[in-house]
Amino acid sequence: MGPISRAVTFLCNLAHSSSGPSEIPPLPTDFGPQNFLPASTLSFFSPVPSVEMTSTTLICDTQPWKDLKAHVQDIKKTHLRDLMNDKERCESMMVEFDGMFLDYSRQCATLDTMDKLYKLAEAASLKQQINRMYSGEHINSTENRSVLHVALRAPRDAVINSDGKNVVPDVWNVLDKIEDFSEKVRSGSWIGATGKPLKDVIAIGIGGSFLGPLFVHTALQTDPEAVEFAKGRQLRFLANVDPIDVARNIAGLNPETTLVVVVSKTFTTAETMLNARTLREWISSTLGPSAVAKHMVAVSTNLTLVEKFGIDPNNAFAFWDWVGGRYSVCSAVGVLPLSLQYGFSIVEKFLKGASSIDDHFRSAPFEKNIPVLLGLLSVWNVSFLGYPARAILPYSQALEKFAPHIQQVSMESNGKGVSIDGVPLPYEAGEIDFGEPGTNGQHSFYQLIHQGRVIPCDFIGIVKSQQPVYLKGEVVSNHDELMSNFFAQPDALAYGKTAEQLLKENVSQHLIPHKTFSGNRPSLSLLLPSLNAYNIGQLLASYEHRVAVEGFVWGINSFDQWGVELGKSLATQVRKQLHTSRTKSEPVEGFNFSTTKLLTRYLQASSDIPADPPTLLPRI
Ligand SMILES: O=P(O)(O)OC[C@H]1O[C@H](O)[C@H](O)[C@@H](O)[C@@H]1O
Repeated sequence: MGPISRAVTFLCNLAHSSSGPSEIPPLPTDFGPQNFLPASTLSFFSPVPSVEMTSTTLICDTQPWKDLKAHVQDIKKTHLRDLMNDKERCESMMVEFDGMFLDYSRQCATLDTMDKLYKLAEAASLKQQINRMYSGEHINSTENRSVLHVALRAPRDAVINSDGKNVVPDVWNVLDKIEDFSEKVRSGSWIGATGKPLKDVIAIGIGGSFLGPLFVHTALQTDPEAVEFAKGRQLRFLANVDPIDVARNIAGLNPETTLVVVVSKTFTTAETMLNARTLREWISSTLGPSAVAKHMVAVSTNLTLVEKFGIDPNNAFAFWDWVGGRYSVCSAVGVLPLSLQYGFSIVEKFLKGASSIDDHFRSAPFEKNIPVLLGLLSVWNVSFLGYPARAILPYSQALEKFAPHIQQVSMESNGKGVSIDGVPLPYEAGEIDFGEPGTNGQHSFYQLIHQGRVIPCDFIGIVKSQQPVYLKGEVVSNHDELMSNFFAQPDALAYGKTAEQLLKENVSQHLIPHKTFSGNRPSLSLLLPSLNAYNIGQLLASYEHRVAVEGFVWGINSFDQWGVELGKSLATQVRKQLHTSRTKSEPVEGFNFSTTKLLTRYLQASSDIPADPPTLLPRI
């Protein structure tokens, strides 16, 4: 589609927009320092190169995009085997910040590629877009909201404005309230309805109200400092509406010693609310309805609905509509359950780690900026080299929930088909994220990565294990054994193995095609000094900002998620049908042939379930 037809589409979209011209997205502008202090950051707002694009231009129409397209042919002529011999190139593809070390020399890219990517960033007004985010502009234009998760971990004295109001004091009011409440629970001064201390916590929530906190919890669970603070306590997560998940969560727990935290930005999510009603029943059927006051608290932006549910707003922890669900782990969404488990001081370190990357992202030049480099390289791999997926491979079992979290951060953010102005994209945006800790993944899906499809890989390694094991007589420590693989795999992918090498090894002729590795498969290596709360915060923020960089370059809105709505509304129709069919034996109606058949079969095969059964909770 050419620029004229795109402009026409854009105008048509505006004409069909229900609320009229007020929805016209603002034109990109430059933003001054007035909205964000302290002064140490002012250099970031220095004048930036002129904006090349208008609001309706797509990035693929710019010269830097076209140059990169043409450049693909140059790169196709290279092989990582040769590129890796260029020491100077490799050295300039290594970046360090605050203990984090990024080596992207195994990307199918030259220094020329990087220059072209920086020009692309300029054409996409990347710096201005980052400024707009930190300045509290409503860059989430389809929901008319600021995007300020950086404010959640800003120091107490920072000033970050949203709609003319500094939001940092509000952030810290909630953090102080969490510190106070979690200390009361942990010290036993806040007790349950029968006078017992609350040592177990079930956090109910799904999506962004679950995945981030689960990732951080899983990572902290084996950190010696955090373990010390968590002694005698349990934190569990109830996400799925599947009653099996309820059973797993309450198994072995006593409502008398359990605190339930209901986490939902909207407080309307069907799964979370049904799970919340289920655990309310679990508590009140044993301890009486008044026990809810001591055993249930909430985290939400919707305090009215919290109160309506029966949770005292004094026992609710707020956050704000400028925090996207998948970016909310640094709000009370993550901070409350994690502080209950590990104490606020540990969680504060996590926030500080994230904040350090926030400063770096905001102020470092692009060539030294870890999230920017990660984001630009992803755009290069997806939009130019045509690799639609990315494998996230932490060589750390403690990071086993990192890939699932990043799946939501990345795929819900950038899984879009239109530009921020509603113009259909003539290029692919977003990527398929998946991953498993190494070495487990090596024994599962790496075959495809080595000899099948090309999948750019993120190798994440930790210098010092928090739980070292040394066995006398072994060649290396257990962590060195793990890390041997972390260092070996990227080279195996980059270099491969040629037929000539195999011939020298006397491999039989007929096996040569099967044992040949083409190599030239891109990866990057990220090395963290350790995996304490601070490092976990750094890792999280690096990936959050990387995803934003990709979205800014692709020209999409990375902060809405309309794609999740359709399935939800269809489920409402099915829910209604299941109710009427079960209670009034009415036939299935209003669905297509396939769904009618499936629903009818489901209802018939479970017709022994009474129409109005008594309350039943899992017994496990
Ligand atoms: O926190 P809640 O309002 O309950 O929302 C939970 C989740 O709901 C939806 O699935 C959204 O797509 C997610 O972004 C969100 O995290």
